[in-house]
Amino acid sequence: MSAELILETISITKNFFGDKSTGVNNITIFIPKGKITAIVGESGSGKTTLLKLLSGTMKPDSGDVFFHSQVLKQRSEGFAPEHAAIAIVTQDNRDMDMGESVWYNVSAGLPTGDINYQVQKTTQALNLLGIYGLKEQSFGKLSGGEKQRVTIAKALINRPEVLMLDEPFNQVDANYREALQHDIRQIVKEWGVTVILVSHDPAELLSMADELIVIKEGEIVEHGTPEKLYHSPKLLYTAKILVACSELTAAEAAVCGIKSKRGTVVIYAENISIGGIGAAKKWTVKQVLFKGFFEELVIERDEVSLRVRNYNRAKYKVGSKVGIKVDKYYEFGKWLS
Ligand SMILES: Nc1ncnc2c1ncn2[C@@H]1O[C@H](COP(=O)(O)OP(=O)(O)OP(=O)(O)O)[C@@H](O)[C@H]1O
Repeated sequence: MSAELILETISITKNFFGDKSTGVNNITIFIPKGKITAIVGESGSGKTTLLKLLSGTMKPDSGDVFFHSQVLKQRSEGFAPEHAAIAIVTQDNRDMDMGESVWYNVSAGLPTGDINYQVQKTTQALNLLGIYGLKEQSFGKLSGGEKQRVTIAKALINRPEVLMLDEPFNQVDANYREALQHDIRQIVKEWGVTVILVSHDPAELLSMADELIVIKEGEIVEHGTPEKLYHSPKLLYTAKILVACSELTAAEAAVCGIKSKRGTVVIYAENISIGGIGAAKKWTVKQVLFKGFFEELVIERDEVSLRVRNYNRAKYKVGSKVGIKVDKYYEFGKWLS
C-alpha cells in the first residue's frame, strides 16, 4: 500500500528574471504524510525556492501545489487554515523577539485570550523540546542550539501537520545537534508530523530522512531512501552530497591499482584502508581534517588525490608516507572490489 500524501506539486516552475538557471523548473513531487523528506542539492540549486513554493509563501509561475489534494492558497492572499497547518523554521530566527523571554516568544505563537490554554500549551511545547528550564531567559542571550529549540517549540505549539526546516541545525554544535535531531524524530513518530528538511549535512540527511529528493539546477535528478542513494547513486552529484568521496579518471584509477571499465571510478573515503599488509608507502598525507571521532586524510600520489577515513586519530601528520588498499569502488551502477 502506498503512503498517504500530504503535499504534492504538479509541474511547478518559478524562474527569477525569466532565467531558467534560477529558481525551479517543472518539478513534480509527492510528500508522504508523517515522514521526513529531505531536499538536498548544491548551493543555489533551488532548495529554498522549492520550500517556499511548498509552503504557499511564493507563487509558482506555472503549475500547482496541492495540500491534502486541494490547491494551496498563497499566504499573501490572506490567512487560510492550511497556512497554520504548515509551520516554517529558518535559521535566521527572524520572527523572534531578541529582548523578550523564551516563554513570551513561544506563547506568541498562540491565539490570545484564554490564559489557561496558553499556559498549558506553552508548558507542553517547552517540555517537548527540553527547554522548560530556560523559560525566563532572554531569547537573545541563548546559544545557537537553544535558540533553534525555542524556534522549533514555537513552530510546533499549534500542532502543525507539516514542519518545514530550512537548514535548522547550522548554528548548533555537534553534540547538541544530535540530541535535537533525535527529539525531532521522536516528535515525528509520536505526533505523525510531516517534516520537510533542507540540509547540507550528509550525516544529518542519512540519519534523519526517510526520503531524499536530490535537486540540481532547479530540477529533480534523483530521489529515494538514504540507503538506496548512498549505496547505489545514479549520479556522482548525489554521491558527493551524501559522502566524502574521490572521483578518478581511468588513468588516475590505475595509480590506485584499479582497472576502470567505464572511465570514471568513485571511491568512498571509508572504503580505503591505510597500511594494509604489503602496501607500499607511496602516498603522502597532504591534509588531516578533524571529523570528531575519526579524521579524514587527503593523500596524494603522482598528482592523484584521495580522501581516506582514518580512525587511528593523530597517527598521521601532514607529510607522512602511507600505503593504502582500496577495499571497494563504484563504477556507476556497480560496486567492485
Ligand atoms: N528572490 C530571488 N530573486 C532572484 N533570484 C533568486 C531569488 N531567490 C532565489 N534566487 C536564485 O534562484 C536560485 C536558487 O536559489 P535557492 O535559494 O532556492 O537555492 P538553494 O539551493 O536554497 O541555495 P543555498 O543552499 O545556497 O541556500 C539561485 O540562483 C538564486 O540566486
